[in-house]
Order: sequence, then C-alpha cells, then structure tokens
Amino acid sequence: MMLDLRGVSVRLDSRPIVHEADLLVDAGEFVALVGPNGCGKSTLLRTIYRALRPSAGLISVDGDDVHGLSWPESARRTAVVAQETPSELDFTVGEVVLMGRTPYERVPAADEERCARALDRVGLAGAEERVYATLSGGEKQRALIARALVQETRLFLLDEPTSHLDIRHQLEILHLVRELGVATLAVLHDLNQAAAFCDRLYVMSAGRILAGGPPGQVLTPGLISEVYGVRAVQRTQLVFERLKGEP
Ligand SMILES: Nc1ncnc2c1ncn2[C@@H]1O[C@H](COP(=O)(O)OP(=O)(O)OP(=O)(O)O)[C@@H](O)[C@H]1O
Repeated sequence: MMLDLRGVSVRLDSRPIVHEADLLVDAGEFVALVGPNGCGKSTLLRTIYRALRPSAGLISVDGDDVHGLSWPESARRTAVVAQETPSELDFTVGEVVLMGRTPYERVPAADEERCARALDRVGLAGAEERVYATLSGGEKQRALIARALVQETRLFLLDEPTSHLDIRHQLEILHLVRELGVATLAVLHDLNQAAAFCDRLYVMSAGRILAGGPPGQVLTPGLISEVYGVRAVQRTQLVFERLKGEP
C-alpha cells in the first residue's frame, strides 16, 4: 500500500479537527478526497506531509510511519502540489522546479537535465528562465507538477490543484496527473470532476470520513444531501472533453 492511514486524529489549538480517519491509496491509484468547506481535508493532507502531527493514529507511506522518517527521507516519498505560495514568486521556473531536488544531494548537470525533462512532460519545455510570477495560473500549476516530478516520489498529494483555473485548464491538469501514473491523493471540490477522474474517493464531513469507494457507489443522492445539504439529481450531463490545440 502506498499510503495507509489508520485511526488518524488531528487537533489544532486543542480543538479536534480530524477524527479517526482511515484511508488507503494503492500504487498507481488516483484517489480523491471531497467534502464541504472546513470539514478538515487540508488538515488531513497537511498531516500526511508532516506539516502537522496527528494526535492519534498512524500514517504510513510505502510501509513506514512518516512521522518516524527523517525530513529528506519523507520528502523522497511524498511530493505536494498545492496552490501557489508567495515563496515561489521571486524565482525563475527552473529554480522553482529545482526545489524538488532539495531532499537529494545536488548534482547540477543531472538536475538540470531532470528539470528539463519534467518541464517537457508538463508541456513547459524550455521555460526554465521565465519568471514564475509571470506565468498564467495553469502554467504555474504545471510548473509545480514538474517540481513534484523531479522529487521522484511514488506518492503525490494534491490540495485543490485546480481551484482557480478555468474548465479547460482544470481538465488539463487532472489529465496530466492521471497520465503520470503516480499514486495520488487529491483534495477536489468539484464532485463531477472527482467522479470522472478518480479510481476511488473518500467523502469527509465534520472531521470524519463518512464513506469511501468507487465514485458510482459513494456519491449517492442520499450521501450528498447528508453531507452538503443539497439535493442531488442525476441527469444526463454535459461532458467536457479537452480538445487538442488552443480553442
Ligand atoms: N491553525 C489552525 N488553528 C485552529 N483551527 C484551524 C487551523 N487551521 C484550520 N483550522 C480549522 O480547522 C477546520 C478544518 O479546516 P481545513 O482547512 O482542514 O478544511 P477544508 O476541508 O480543507 O476546507 P476548505 O474546503 O474550505 O479548504 C476549520 O474549522 C478551520 O477553521
């Protein structure tokens, strides 16, 4: 199992935020974590990438307790793609991508080669010298995915990677991550998108994981009304597919 959470609870300022979460991601799986604002999704993700410590439970990545690993060792197992943070803005794209090599000994020529390959893979070939702050939202997300790629981990954690992108760029990013084939746990807000892209998903509400499984089994009108307080009606829906080339 690539990621295995057993009974994970998290407290912030002594308030219980996550209660006894169990969650699995297998090698190569794309798993979504959905739930209403404030239910604890980001807190759970931050605990997996060690920005927070659980108050109870165990989180293992590739068989080892992440909170027992050294920082570089855990960073060689798990890469995070979140929304941009101010820390990236002063750098060139190449410098941002190279941050992904921080947990490794630096080998300049080989690292530049890795950086070029990763940028090529995300459709930003040759963008090393561009200033990160000047990229479009979609390009920034792709640069952050390139950074995760050079980190050479077997697990990706995505925290709302598409939330300020338009529909075409949202689809591009989700396609891209899926095609990489790296085990991924992604916090997503759009339930239709989560259902379309993930192998399995978990639904969180008020700090608890209420259900997990294939989207068709989990996203029932009953569960959606219980969790979000909205009535879900299943209809033939408009399906968006990315077209090749610019619109
Ligand atoms: N540093 C903190 N100290 C205390 N409480 C916090 C802290 N950070 C977040 N919280 C609270 O924890 C709860 C869960 O927040 P979290 O950001 O994990 O939710 P989320 O499901 O990711 O929400 P969203 O979908 O809006 O991003 C919220 O009630 C929030 O106010």
